[in-house]
Formats: sequence, C-alpha cells, structure tokens
Amino acid sequence: MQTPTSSASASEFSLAVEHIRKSFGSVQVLADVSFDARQGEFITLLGPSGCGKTTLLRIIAGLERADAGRVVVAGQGVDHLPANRRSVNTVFQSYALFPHLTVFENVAFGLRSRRVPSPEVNTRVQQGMEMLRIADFARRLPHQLSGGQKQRVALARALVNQPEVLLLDEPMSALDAKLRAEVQVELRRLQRSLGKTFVLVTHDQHEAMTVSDRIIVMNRGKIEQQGPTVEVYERPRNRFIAEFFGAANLLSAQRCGEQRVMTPAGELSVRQTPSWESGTVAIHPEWIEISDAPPAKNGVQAVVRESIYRGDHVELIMEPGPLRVQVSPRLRAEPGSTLWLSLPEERLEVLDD
Ligand SMILES: Nc1ncnc2c1ncn2[C@@H]1O[C@H](COP(=O)(O)OP(=O)(O)OP(=O)(O)O)[C@@H](O)[C@H]1O
Repeated sequence: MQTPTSSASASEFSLAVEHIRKSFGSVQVLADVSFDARQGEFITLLGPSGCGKTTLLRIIAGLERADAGRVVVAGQGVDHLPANRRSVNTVFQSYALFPHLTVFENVAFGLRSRRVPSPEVNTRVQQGMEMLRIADFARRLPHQLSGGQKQRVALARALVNQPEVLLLDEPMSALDAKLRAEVQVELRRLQRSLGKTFVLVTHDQHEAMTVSDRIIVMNRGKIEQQGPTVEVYERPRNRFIAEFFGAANLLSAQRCGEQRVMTPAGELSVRQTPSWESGTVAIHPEWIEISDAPPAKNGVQAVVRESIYRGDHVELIMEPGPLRVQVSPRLRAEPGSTLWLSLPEERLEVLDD
C-alpha cells in the first residue's frame, strides 16, 4: 500500500509524503514511500531497527534531503524550505535540551529565535509549561530534572511553536517501563486535546497501539501495511506484519479446496480462498477457543505441552501446531491434558508471503 488511501481533499491533510526515495551511497534506505496524515491524526511509523523510520522523519523535518519525492505540509510543498521554516517541530530521543538554559528558556527558545515579542513569549511558555506540568521547574537546568521531566520540557518546547505537525522520534525510549506507559497515555491525551497532527517513530508495537489512530508498518525502506490500529493487528496482510505486530500463530498451509487449507493442525476452513498453492495462515492466540466437546467447525484436538502463567492470562503451548493459546488463569490445563480447540474461520488470516 504505497499510495495515500484516503479520499479526503488535500486541505484536510496536515502532511503528505509522496514517493520518497533515499539512498546513502549504494544502500537504498527508503524506496518510494508515500503516506498522509489528516489534521488531528496520530500516526505511528512502526518498524524494526534500520528500516528507515528516522530517515523518513528527518526528511519530513528538513534535516535530510530526499533523492526523489515530495513533502507537503498543510497543502504546501516544503522541500525547498530549511528545517526552521517548516511548520514542523521534532522531539528527539535524546530530548536535545540546551544544558546551560533553564527549563523556561529551553521552552522559549523557538519563540525567541523567531523574534516573538517578549510578553507573548512569557504567556505562551507559561501556558506550555502548565499544560505539561513543568511550571514548578521553570528555573531549573536540564541536569536537575528526571528523564520524564526532561521529556516534558522537550515536548513543551516543540508545542509552544504551534507547529502544524509534531514529529516524535522515539521520545520515550529513555524512560523506564512504568513511566513510559504513563507518558504514552498522557501524550495521547495531550494530542487529542490540542487537535494537532502527531507522527511518532517507534519500534515498540505496544507503544504504537496505545497512542495511534493509524499505524504505518515499515520494513526495509518500504511500507508493508498502513491502517487503523485494530485493522493492522487483526488483519495483517503478510507474514512480516503478522510476526512483527501481535505475535500471531503462523501455520504453514496448502490450499486444498475452495476456502480450505491443510495445516499441521489439520484441515481448516478460511474466509477467502488463498491465491497461493502453499503459504501461511495466521491466528492470534486470544482468538482460539477451548471447548470440552468437538466444535462444529475448525475443531482441533490438541495436547497441552506447556502452560505458562502470565498473571492476567495463561499461555498454553499446544500440539499439533504448535499453537499458542491464551486462556483465563482460572482454567486448569496441566501439561499432558487433551483439549478441543476451535479456530474461528473469521479469525484465520490468509497471508501474502
Ligand atoms: N547518514 C547516514 N549515512 C549512511 N547510512 C545511514 C545514515 N543514516 C542512516 N543510515 C542507514 O540507513 C538505514 C536506516 O536508518 P534509520 O535510522 O532511518 O532507521 P530506523 O528505522 O530509524 O532505525 P532505529 O529504530 O534503529 O533508529 C540504516 O541501515 C542506517 O545505518
């Protein structure tokens, strides 16, 4: 899915990225990447390390030049504009705060360099600091702040400039797991209340799911799939997405009739007839149902090989398959016991390889 899919008019878009290509020397890092973001949308670029996410963000920000393609912000091509003349601000992984400036002056920096009158700077910085709950630290220097506080300063510094688009390059990766989860929820709340367009880069699928309206999954410089979070999770298009996003069960399969495939777990009916002779079908562990009696359709009699207690659920590893199945911790399924599984047809995804 390389072209923008929405039918909205150009003015509804805060950002359009059109056919971007980029190589470093002989290595192609981005190969014809296109996507757009509507005003007020939270988009996440998700993909493994080295797939080109940061390079794409830097091209949007004007910190890197594309070899081909166009970046459009609020309906206007910006390729000829330097970074500081684009209505785009970036929050970096390292926060990039000025160590010798106070929190207040860090937040004020962009406004002062654009010669915004002092009274307005004071008002906007104060508002920005209050919004991000850092007003109490206004006089501190960055080294006197925690990671989470520095992160808020970096966000405030970007947001007071009122950019059309805020770019976030793994801004939460330096935070511990608990704080990170809190900041993700806060970031989403902030974005909703401001109605701004945010584009986040991350390789963390849980982070992507927490914050995004739409997820763009990248691999080796290409977009593999883009769509609403639920759609990408529940309807992965190919093997890469299914493996990278959501840890689905992947079963090798042979086509054996109309909407039927043969898998190591037996013959199963699927929603659509595969276009391949042999390929892969996927199902998420939480969609597999357990029953005492043989189910009417897509039943598999399976033996529990391992039972892993994970607190809020138990993960069963079962044969044939192997199939990972997610069940309630109330269910007692000891290794060696035999259970009937049902693999609902509407939850079995036929993947493009
Ligand atoms: N200035 C550069 N010169 C040469 N190669 C580069 C340069 N910047 C990035 N690359 C290469 O381009 C590829 C994509 O890098 P990029 O930083 O965009 O990936 P990423 O998806 O953001 O990865 P990560 O999640 O690890 O930050 C990598 O192979 C990287 O080594």
